[in-house]
Amino acid sequence: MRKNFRKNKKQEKEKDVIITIKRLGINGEGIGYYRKKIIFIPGALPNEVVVAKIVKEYPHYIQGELVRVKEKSPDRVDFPKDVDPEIGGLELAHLSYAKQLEFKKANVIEALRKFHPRNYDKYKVKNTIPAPDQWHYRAKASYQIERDHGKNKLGLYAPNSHRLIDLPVMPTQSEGTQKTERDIKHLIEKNHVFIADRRKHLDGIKTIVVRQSEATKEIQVTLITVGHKIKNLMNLAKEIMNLPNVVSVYQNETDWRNPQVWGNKTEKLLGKNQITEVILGKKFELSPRAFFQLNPVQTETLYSEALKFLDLTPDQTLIDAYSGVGTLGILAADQVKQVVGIETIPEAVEDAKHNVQINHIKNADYFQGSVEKVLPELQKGGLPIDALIVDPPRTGLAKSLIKTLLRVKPQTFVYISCNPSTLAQDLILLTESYDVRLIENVDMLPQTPRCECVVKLVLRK
Ligand SMILES: C[S@@+](CC[C@H](N)C(=O)[O-])C[C@H]1O[C@@H](n2cnc3c(N)ncnc32)[C@H](O)[C@@H]1O
Repeated sequence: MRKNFRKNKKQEKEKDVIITIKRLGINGEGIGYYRKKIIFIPGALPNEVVVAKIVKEYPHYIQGELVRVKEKSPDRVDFPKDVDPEIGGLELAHLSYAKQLEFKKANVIEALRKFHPRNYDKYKVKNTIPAPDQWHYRAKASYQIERDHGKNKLGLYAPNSHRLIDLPVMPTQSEGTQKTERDIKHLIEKNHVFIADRRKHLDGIKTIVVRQSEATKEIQVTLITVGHKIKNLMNLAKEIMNLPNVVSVYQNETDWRNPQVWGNKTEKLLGKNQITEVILGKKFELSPRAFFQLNPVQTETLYSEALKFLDLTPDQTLIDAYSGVGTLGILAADQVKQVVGIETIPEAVEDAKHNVQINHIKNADYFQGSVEKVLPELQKGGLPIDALIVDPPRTGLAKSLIKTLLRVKPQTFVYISCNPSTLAQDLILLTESYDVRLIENVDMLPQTPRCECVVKLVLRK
């Protein structure tokens, strides 16, 4: 529930309006109509009648805020206790889990309807596979730190605001990562380590990233700093190493001009180079900057589905495009003749090469660079591209890559997407040569509107 939901009737203002909610939007917000304009009301559910405040009116829509629910949906569940109602990542926590799964499937269908790739209304979209753990599944926490009125705050910003929620109770975050963040805050204070301050141009710590392996419980800590030489940082790192399960502490350096969380320079301060995760019996060593799914338990289901969809044969060369630390290719290596992975982040490519070795795989190689550049080069060099799995970031595939794929026409093609909207747009082009055989949704992030789809594409004869 949002902050103003707690208001009582007397406090309702003239600007408050009564809205019947028709459906959920792609970000999980309730959608209704007010004076023929669409109104978005986060926290409201379909078929509810709600009192909402008009926050801002735009030319084509209105942003509303939930004041109270007049007629409640039977699908409404209690928002978790003691959790800041404005925290991000819990956009659907007031909706029953069964309905969250239905919403995620409907979200994919809605994106297909909106962009209507060829024959979209005939695609088979299977029911969303539920996550075994709907709480405490996030194995990585990335908390910002700032100094506010003489006190340190470490936590998450409320979405679209500058309000940092200090040590938030985050019910989807794993206990281990939350506790480590709390302990580090205490150690920063004990060691008098500076906190970065943009207004005062002060160097110091800006972000603390804690990642834990589900299989080995090992914890990797990265202190993202503005500036390099931070007084007492090494003392802090030594004390962090004594916290339960912590096996390494890294420093990543950024500056105020960089809008991203991570800077380009990463240096190990103490401990092991990587932490080890285990997925479907294979080991994966992870460097701080390498991508890894946030929900390691459900990752096994996602990858198993992707491998089923691939249905590989021993004579094939599999391209693992957007390969991260080499997960999908390594899991598929014993089913094919050869695996070739492509990934932009150099540390992730190093991890992938190392992971090939520790899993005793002889037929996989990983290349650093963008898929759109490296794939056509490899093809020109004579690499057969008969099987392909793509797992791009939310932005989807580059148009130039789609052009290459339509020319090369891999026989076996699976697309893993974390964004139905870019998936549907990419399918407009890909269905010039491919049919969509099956779409499966796997719920990786319960309580959020996010979903992960596996799509099987079949080359049209
Ligand atoms: C969604 S992750 C998938 C990683 C991996 N398949 C996995 O399951 O762990 C996307 C990966 O693509 C990488 N990436 C982003 N843009 C890329 C590009 N243009 N070419 C190659 N890799 C890219 C990112 O660094 C990230 O590791």
